[in-house]
Amino acid sequence: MTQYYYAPASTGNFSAGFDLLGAAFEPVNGQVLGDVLAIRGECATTKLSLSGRYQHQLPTDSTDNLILHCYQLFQQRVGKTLPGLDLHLFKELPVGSGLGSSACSIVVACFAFNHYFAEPLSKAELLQLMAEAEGGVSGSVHYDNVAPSYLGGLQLMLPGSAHLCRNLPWFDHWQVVLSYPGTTLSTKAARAAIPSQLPLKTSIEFAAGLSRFVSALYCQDEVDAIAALHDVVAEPARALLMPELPALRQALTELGVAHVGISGAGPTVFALCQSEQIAAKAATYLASHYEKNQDAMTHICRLASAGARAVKDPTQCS
Ligand SMILES: Nc1ncnc2c1ncn2[C@@H]1O[C@H](COP(=O)(O)OP(=O)(O)O)[C@@H](O)[C@H]1O
Ligand SMILES: N[C@@H](CCOP(=O)(O)O)C(=O)O
Repeated sequence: MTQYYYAPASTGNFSAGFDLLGAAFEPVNGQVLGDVLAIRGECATTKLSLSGRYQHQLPTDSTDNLILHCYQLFQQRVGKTLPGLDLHLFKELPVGSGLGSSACSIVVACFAFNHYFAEPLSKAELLQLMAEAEGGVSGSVHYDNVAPSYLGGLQLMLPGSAHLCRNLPWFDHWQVVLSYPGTTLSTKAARAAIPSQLPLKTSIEFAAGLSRFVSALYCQDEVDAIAALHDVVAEPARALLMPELPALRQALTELGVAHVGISGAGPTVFALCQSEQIAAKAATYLASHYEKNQDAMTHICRLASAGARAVKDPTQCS
């Protein structure tokens, strides 16, 4: 019997936490915004077929697909040659979009293999495997997409701690509009734009902003949490890659949006809204001013508190 697995889209950095904060999101209208992997059964040689709205953005040769790469990594990590699998990927997240597309495929694949083979890897081992696989694509290991896509929620990375990451509080009424213009930005290229060293002043500003955001979430101080959302690391370095951001921010702020930032490495932008009404206005604005082609999309989302999981049907994941 076919088994289906799903992992949600994610927004890395969430402005205040370059490489250290990431959130999983799902559309409020129940649409699927994430990847679904089907394991259809076992066969002599592992094979992968593709469908989904963003199938055309994937490498044409499926041996270059991260799903198959993850199966090799998974077998190496468990130290066994496993049976061939008949796999099908429903690719519903655009590639190079800032929505954690590669991480989403990596997470759904590693989660599915571990579940299918009766969990040989612990949660922590699986998360490390996912982060290594993501590092292979983006040029350096970062957990801020794989952790929320795997575990759900808003995750704070804890480098050096055995916990790896922790789920943070959130504001239940917050909605986030994600708008993807339909154009591509390579994460590897966008990471190359970040300076390898930060001045002491910027380092202190970064630490202050992230600490202020996290402490405001724990105190449920909404005003302070929103005020802390400044990106002093990635946004200044990526300004040339996101030339429309200042005008979008100004227009959305006038509509009442609490904060506008780059989702991951872009070009998707996220608009944090304190009410459904403002989110609806922001989505309408972004759909007409930021979408550029047929691949573009804009979704009103809530935090996806559950991450990767087995699902009954590839169209019903929320
Ligand atoms: N299943 C997959 N999902 C996403 N990207 C994939 C997949 N398989 C291979 N790739 C390749 O991985 C790279 C992902 O690029 P990247 O800029 O990191 O995307 P994103 O920021 O969306 O994660 C692309 O070169 C893409 O062709
Ligand atoms: N912290 C990373 C996040 C990249 O996210 P993606 O969705 O663009 O892959 C970064 O900013 O480079």
